[in-house]
Amino acid sequence: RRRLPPGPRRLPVIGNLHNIGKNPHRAFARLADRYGPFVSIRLGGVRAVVATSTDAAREILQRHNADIAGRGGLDSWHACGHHANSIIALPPRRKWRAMRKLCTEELFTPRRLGELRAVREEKARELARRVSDANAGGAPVAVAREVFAAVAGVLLRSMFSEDMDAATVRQLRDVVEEAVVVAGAPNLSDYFPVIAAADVMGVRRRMEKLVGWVYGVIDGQIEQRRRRRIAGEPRKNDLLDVALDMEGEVEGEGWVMNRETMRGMFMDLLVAGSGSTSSTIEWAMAELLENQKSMKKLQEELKGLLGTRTHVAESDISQLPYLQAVIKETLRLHPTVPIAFNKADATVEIQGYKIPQGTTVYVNIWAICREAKIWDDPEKFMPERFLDRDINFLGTNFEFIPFGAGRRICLGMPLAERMLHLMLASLLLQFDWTILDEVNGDGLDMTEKFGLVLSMAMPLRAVAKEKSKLMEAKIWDDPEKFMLMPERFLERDINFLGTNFKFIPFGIGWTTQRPWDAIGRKDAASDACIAAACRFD
Ligand code: HEM
Repeated sequence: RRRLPPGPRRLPVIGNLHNIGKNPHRAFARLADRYGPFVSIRLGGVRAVVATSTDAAREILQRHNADIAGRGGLDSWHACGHHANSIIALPPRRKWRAMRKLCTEELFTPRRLGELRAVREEKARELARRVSDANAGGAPVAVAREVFAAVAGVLLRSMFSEDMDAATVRQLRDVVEEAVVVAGAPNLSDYFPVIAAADVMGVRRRMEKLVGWVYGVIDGQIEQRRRRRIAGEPRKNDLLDVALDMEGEVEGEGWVMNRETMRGMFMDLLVAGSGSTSSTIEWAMAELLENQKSMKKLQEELKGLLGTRTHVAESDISQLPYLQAVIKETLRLHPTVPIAFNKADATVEIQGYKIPQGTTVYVNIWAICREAKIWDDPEKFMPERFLDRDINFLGTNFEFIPFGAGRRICLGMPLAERMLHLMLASLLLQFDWTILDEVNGDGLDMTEKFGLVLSMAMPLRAVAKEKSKLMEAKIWDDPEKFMLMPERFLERDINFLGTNFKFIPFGIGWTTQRPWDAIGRKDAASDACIAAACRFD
């Protein structure tokens, strides 16, 4: 009596390819409205089932997850043989487990995350500084681009203990932007595996260029570290050092840590981590600009807690419930990975339906997060809904799974969570944001661009007005000039002890410790330099 889930009529050869269009997450949602939480489709030669409800997600990602955690694999991911070393593409066997464990231990445990906290806070400060520079003269800021540089900076420092020059980071951004679109776009090779070798749409060829470029960057890091090790430089004890320690050792199932494995692992972390995080912050900013009440409420919360402080610390986040609600609401409305795709490694039976071995199983995260049965007014941006609701994105509340759930839950979730809160707060603490009417007409264009990451089709550009009194032009000559003018403090009797209200980098009532106590030095020149740095930073 077991049968396949219902589904739309198929056309010869193409099956239901004509049903999915440019935005598969929306097309799948329409199919679910018509046929229910499990829908059978055929995409060319590939059999698939789409799961679209909280219960359906629980069945796939929890109850039957042991049998449905395989990966169908995108043909684009085969560029440069990447699939063989990619955590995202590997089947859930020993190599995949070992690579996940290694990344978790070296990057994502609470201890490692704690050790790297200062890096994230430094990158958030740099972000504010870059926004300030980009905005010079009132020019609109391309929000996702600036955030990308900060997020990539965190990832590069965490993996390689190195910063990269601005030009490389810019190129990385362009490569990631293109790769998530090229890899995620419909590709005939995925639907007709027998002709995949011909690469008729040229997707693999395009991906080879992009993957090859990222591999080049990673190779550069590996070679540089090898040379430094030979020269006897001290260890950094980062993910790269640990991977190099394992080099050449044959692990279970015969896989070995070598240059290819390192390339695959580092590339996945860079690509999966940077695009999704920067797009989420871009969506959050767009929603806040469209919902000024929420924007105001969040800025008031920040001001209430941080007073005149110009930077946010990670330890502040737990005391900012509205900020947390804004991030959750953004992830609910705009889960940047809208569809999780797994493969059934065995035939399973779910709610009386049969899902045969080899079926691709899509979980429509985007549609589940908008299920009308669960969420009041689901299309509306309403962070308040999370204030009195004890619900998180850790993979146990199946109505809210922006990071997926089960064995393949997002590997970088603990880092993403920290970066999202810290960077959004930094953007809002120091700046008042507006959009230019002449660019945006009646409102922001919130059209989505589908790819491996669901981003804004029209990148958000907004004007950031610096809030800080420390930059007030009435008071400071050439106020934007950084550090080049510590002299301004030499001939001016002004301190930051909370009595000169035009210069209160430590707020008011700050008396416990002065910078020169910390550096053990007090003279006029060092005071002036510290004062200049405090004013700017
Ligand atoms: C807002 C930010 C992010 C979102 C919304 C997000 C979401 C997701 C989702 C939905 C999946 C698929 C889960 C599944 O297949 O069931 C995933 C997988 C993954 N994510 Fe993330 N992610 C984010 C940030 C990050 C970061 C910062 C990293 C690493 C630095 C990362 C690394 C990965 C990796 C390696 C996988 C593949 C896991 C596997 O197949 O075993 N992600 N992510």
